[in-house]
Amino acid sequence: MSAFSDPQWVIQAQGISKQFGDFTAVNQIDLNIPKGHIYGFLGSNGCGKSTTIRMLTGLLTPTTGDINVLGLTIPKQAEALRQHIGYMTQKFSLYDDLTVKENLQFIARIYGMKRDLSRARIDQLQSTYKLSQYQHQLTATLSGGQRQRLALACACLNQPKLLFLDEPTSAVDPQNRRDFWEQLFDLSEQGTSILVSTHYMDEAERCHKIAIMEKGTIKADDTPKALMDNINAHVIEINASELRPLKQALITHAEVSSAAQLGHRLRVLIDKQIADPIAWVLQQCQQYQRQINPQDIAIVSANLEDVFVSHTGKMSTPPDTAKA
Ligand SMILES: Nc1ncnc2c1ncn2[C@@H]1O[C@H](COP(=O)(O)OP(=O)(O)OP(=O)(O)O)[C@@H](O)[C@H]1O
Repeated sequence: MSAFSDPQWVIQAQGISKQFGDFTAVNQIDLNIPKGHIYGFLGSNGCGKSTTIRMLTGLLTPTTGDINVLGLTIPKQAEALRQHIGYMTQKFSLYDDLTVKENLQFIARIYGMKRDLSRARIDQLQSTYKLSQYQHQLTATLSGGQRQRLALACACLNQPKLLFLDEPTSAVDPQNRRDFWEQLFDLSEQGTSILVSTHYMDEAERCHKIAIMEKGTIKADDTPKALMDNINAHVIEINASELRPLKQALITHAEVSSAAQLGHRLRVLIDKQIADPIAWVLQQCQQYQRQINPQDIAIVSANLEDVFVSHTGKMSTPPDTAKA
């Protein structure tokens, strides 16, 4: 059996790129996504997440590279793949002038489902996604959370083996995001593999595995825990007043890859080559005639934001929205 038809992987891709004119949106990506996982693409706006997902679903033809999804060669066998996948985009792609039930009936017709089967499935989905009471309501009048649940129900109608979710929580509040993730874990437990793109750190941390993307490339991929445990930087926090000038001073050093203010603390990523990062920071502070007490500096555990910054040199999304 060739590696490309190994059933342990739901997605395998080698060297996929996408060129739009002179612009390279995706650049030589390799992917091996195991069956049964919730796998995340974490990256900032425009890094190529949607383009990659669209190539994997067969909606977009790659400029270079080979793709195998659920044992099918993509885009050649994209039509056959469509029966086995669900795809939900950040815009939810719903018909506003149809009711909740009519949206689901429309998708069922596209899949060519028999009337009895589709009736039972739609009832089941409306119940699972708490839509029964809104079934006769026009989709245009639904709240963001209700629209999201309907979009997920539509994506799950054909009981897909693999779900593609492209920034599915961008338009909803924190409670709806939390509920949505509960639904994803339910689906995962029932055997559905899921590929989800996000720029929220807390969502990425829920995934079994993630790929950190930047400018069309994958900078790192592993479990969130392994990425945090193996971060290639010391993470230190400094508790002090007047942190702005200190930040400006520290960030000029090549050894400092990031300095971010969090209230009264400054969180700094320092090159792993520095043997004693606390002594190093104190020494720098002395040079700037800043008195910092050693007890106000601590080495702390890395979080996923630190990992992301260490690989990309930037925040994926402003911290206030990341905590939503
Ligand atoms: N059809 C297209 N023609 C030209 N450029 C495109 C096209 N589709 C995408 N791009 C560009 O490719 C880059 C990657 O876009 P993509 O939508 O994949 O990013 P993303 O990571 O999904 O971002 P977002 O989080 O904003 O959706 C962007 O710079 C985008 O402008």
